[in-house]
Amino acid sequence: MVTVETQSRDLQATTIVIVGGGPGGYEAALVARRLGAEVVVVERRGLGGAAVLTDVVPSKTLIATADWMTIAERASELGITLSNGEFPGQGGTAPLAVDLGVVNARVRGLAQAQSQDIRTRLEREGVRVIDGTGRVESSSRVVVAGADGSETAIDCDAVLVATGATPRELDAAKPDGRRILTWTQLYDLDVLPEKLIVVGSGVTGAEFAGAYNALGVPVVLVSSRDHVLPNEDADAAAVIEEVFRDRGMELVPRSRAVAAQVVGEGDDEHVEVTLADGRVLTGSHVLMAVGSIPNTAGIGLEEAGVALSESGHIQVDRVSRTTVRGIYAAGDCTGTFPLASVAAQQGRIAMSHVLGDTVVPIRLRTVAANIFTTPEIATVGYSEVALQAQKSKYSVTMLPLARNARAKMLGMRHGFVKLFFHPDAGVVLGGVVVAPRASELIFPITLAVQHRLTVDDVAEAFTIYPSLTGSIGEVARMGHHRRLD
Ligand SMILES: Cc1cc2nc3c(=O)[nH]c(=O)nc-3n(C[C@H](O)[C@H](O)[C@H](O)COP(=O)(O)OP(=O)(O)OC[C@H]3O[C@@H](n4cnc5c(N)ncnc54)[C@H](O)[C@@H]3O)c2cc1C
Ligand SMILES: NC(=O)c1ccc[n+]([C@@H]2O[C@H](COP(=O)([O-])OP(=O)(O)OC[C@H]3O[C@@H](n4cnc5c(N)ncnc54)[C@H](O)[C@@H]3O)[C@@H](O)[C@H]2O)c1
Repeated sequence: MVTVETQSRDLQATTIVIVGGGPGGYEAALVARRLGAEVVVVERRGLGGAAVLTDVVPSKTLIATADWMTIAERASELGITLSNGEFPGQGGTAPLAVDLGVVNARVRGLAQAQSQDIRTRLEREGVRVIDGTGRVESSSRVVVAGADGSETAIDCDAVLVATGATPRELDAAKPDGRRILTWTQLYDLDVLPEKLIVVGSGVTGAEFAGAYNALGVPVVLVSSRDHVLPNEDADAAAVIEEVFRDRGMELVPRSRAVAAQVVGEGDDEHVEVTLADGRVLTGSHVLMAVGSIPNTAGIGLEEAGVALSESGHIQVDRVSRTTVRGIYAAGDCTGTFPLASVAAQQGRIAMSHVLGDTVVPIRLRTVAANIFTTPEIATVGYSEVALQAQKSKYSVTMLPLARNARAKMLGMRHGFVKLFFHPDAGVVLGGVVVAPRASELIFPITLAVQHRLTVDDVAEAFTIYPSLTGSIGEVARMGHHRRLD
């Protein structure tokens, strides 16, 4: 039997039901409360969503350990030894080791704590959180199935769908959670894999391949394309590929995995990954990082008239409206730009729109993103591929970090700063930073792109000497001189 609830405690208030408690959902809930709405968040797994429980937070926590391992490898070069005089790290007489059980316990603990913090914050702000699976009947009703089999219908004035996405699986490589894994299952490992095969060299595959390699695991990275990170800045991807090779990673380009299976028994148990050309790779574990599918099936969307794309993503406009009045969508389920920051922004915009606040439609041109490899790749604004595709006039300046005094002091070898700008007006159109902590270094370029500053504006600003951001000033000065040529 379906119990029907009319939600409004304040009969004047608009009631919003948000399905999905990830960044798209919970950020929207906070804005909607501030704008005076009654808000219900329906979440089937845990607040914070995949972002907090399986994707962003756990992967970046794991990568924090990998980063420290990479730094430790440089110790001997900077004159640091163990107290017994031995060198720590790769190539030393006493290589450092990682206890994956401890690492993963920390990862899981941090994710759970963050999820709990978000729940506490939402409840403190007066958001009602319901544990269960939501189904959208219309813009005015969502039905929630509880774990106990109960069904509760919630009447409302508008719905936000922020249901995220799930790892894509290949039929012949079904994850078993033991040796054939999706990234959501990696955090249950207590012991480092003896040899990890990573299938897929997009952002997820590259991040995990790099991290496990730094933790001391032999890694084989299977890439369907010529190079790793095929959708990223080509110079940046080339740096990562070089670093991966230098660190002994085995790269298998132009290869598609068609199957993965566990073979052997006892000590001999391992995985075999079959490639489309018949080659078979062997390892102790395989991580399938072959993309995601949106969580949009079987939750009433099509019946309610919400248009989905062929890939199953919800079609939305720049203020997060779907094709049904009163039903909005945000985040990975829309396929707009699968980043936590974009999901949150889409959710906030949806609430501003439905509740009559000032609305600025989302501007994807200014999105900043970061790939947490070592070194990191941070990008903002137009990419070179996008500028070429739209036949824009643009100039490029690029400066390797190896020339930067601070980088030399820190023992950095790889990385660069690159700016795209309009050759006549000098306006900064985009930028790429490849460096350790590029995620922190990109912000001055983000400000330049957001506020349409010119290379001259950037060049005139003081930078600290010595600093890595000094290279951003320098590459802007190169842009200034390029314009005078
Ligand atoms: C390995 C990995 C690392 C990443 N790292 C980064 C990063 O560093 N930075 C970054 O910006 N982005 C990163 N991303 C992308 C980021 O995780 C997503 O863009 C973000 O999670 C999208 O947020 P969301 O709210 O749309 O969905 P999610 O975070 O997926 O949340 C959706 C929630 O909806 C719930 N749900 C689904 N269906 C229902 C239903 N019917 N009823 C109730 N609840 C439901 C789910 O349980 C889930 O909790 C990463 C992605 C991956 C895979
Ligand atoms: N740091 C971050 O912000 C971060 C981290 C991870 C993911 N993300 C987001 O998630 C999005 C998706 O990234 P992703 O890497 O999970 O997915 P993706 O779809 O971008 O990459 C998957 C890759 O796997 C390849 N592939 C598919 N099937 C294959 C097969 N059978 N054999 C070999 N290769 C195969 C695809 O060609 C593709 O290159 C990114 O665009 C990004 O926005 C962000």
